Amino acid sequence: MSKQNALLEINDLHTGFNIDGEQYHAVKGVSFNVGSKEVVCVVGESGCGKSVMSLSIMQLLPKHNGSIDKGQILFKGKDLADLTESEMNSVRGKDISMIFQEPMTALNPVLTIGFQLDEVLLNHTDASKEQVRKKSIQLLKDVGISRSEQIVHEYPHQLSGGMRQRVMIAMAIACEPALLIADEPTTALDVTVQAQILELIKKIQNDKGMAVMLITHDLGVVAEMADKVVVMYAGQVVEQSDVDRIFHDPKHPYTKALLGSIPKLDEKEEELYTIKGIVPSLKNMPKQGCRFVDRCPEAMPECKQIDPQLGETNKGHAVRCLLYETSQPGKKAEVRA
Ligand SMILES: Nc1ncnc2c1ncn2[C@@H]1O[C@H](COP(=O)(O)OP(=O)(O)OP(=O)(O)O)[C@@H](O)[C@H]1O
Repeated sequence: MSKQNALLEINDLHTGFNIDGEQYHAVKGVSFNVGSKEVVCVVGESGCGKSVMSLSIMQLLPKHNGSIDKGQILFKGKDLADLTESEMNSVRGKDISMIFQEPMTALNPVLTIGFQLDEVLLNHTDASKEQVRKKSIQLLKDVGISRSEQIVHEYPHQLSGGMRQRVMIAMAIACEPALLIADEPTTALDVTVQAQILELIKKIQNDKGMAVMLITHDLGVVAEMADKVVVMYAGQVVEQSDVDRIFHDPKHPYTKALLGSIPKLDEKEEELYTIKGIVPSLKNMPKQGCRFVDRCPEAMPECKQIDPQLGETNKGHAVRCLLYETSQPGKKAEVRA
């Protein structure tokens, strides 16, 4: 995959957890880039390692059992793992911001919205308290909160879920970061509010020229938002490409299955395809071979023995599947062209 203009470059990332004295990798050899101003959607079912990957980028893994064991996370060419805690503190919020699924967990319930928004600006700029408050009110207006002069005096519980997410977005963009990581930002919201929040993220991304890494399990969101798509399964990237090719020419059986499980308007409910089985837990991950093998409708006997490698089938389109490895017997002819 092209590394030109990569703002964020993840190389062979391995993030592990110590569980009962043994190290298990929730992210195992993940590599991909996010270019400046690019929207990259990371998709996969629950438990595929999407959140662990974003916490690795932010260096926010649980200290008691989580660690980056291998690989690089280069932001503007610098490995974030090499930064001290105080250097990383200045990156968070200023260069890279993150918004989460449930804003209530990220907002402090006993502090006013204004106080929390001011804090972000005070931490990362030299502006005075008065200048900061003015900016906070403007930021709330920018994210579509009309009564922002009053809202700064209110507490998180006084706002609706959608409003709280708007506040989180205001905090995340306060210092105009180059990269916004949004981890399932709309999952906890009802459908109409979801659409408004996504539209807001898209608008801000456009206006500010920010890159966005959007984590979701919703392919409808991907179609709406993505330039590039990274499909993750059980801690690994199984396919990545631009959004058109993922939707019109998916290669990996997992990607095809995810696409097959999107409800269509003309389809009866009982016809809706679901992927059988579940993502294996860390302790139950296959020790060798393809991690999707037990759920794969196209599995071959060798899939249980050989670890598939992520390889390009066409320029800019990479797949981790023996069906597409030219040295393997079950390879698909069309991708060798
Ligand atoms: N602190 C932890 N200790 C042990 N295992 C963990 C920890 N955090 C996550 N895991 C495991 O790592 C794997 C990946 O989890 P992760 O939360 O990244 O998945 P996800 O794709 O983001 O799912 P979701 O969409 O539900 O957030 C899972 O098997 C999960 O149980």
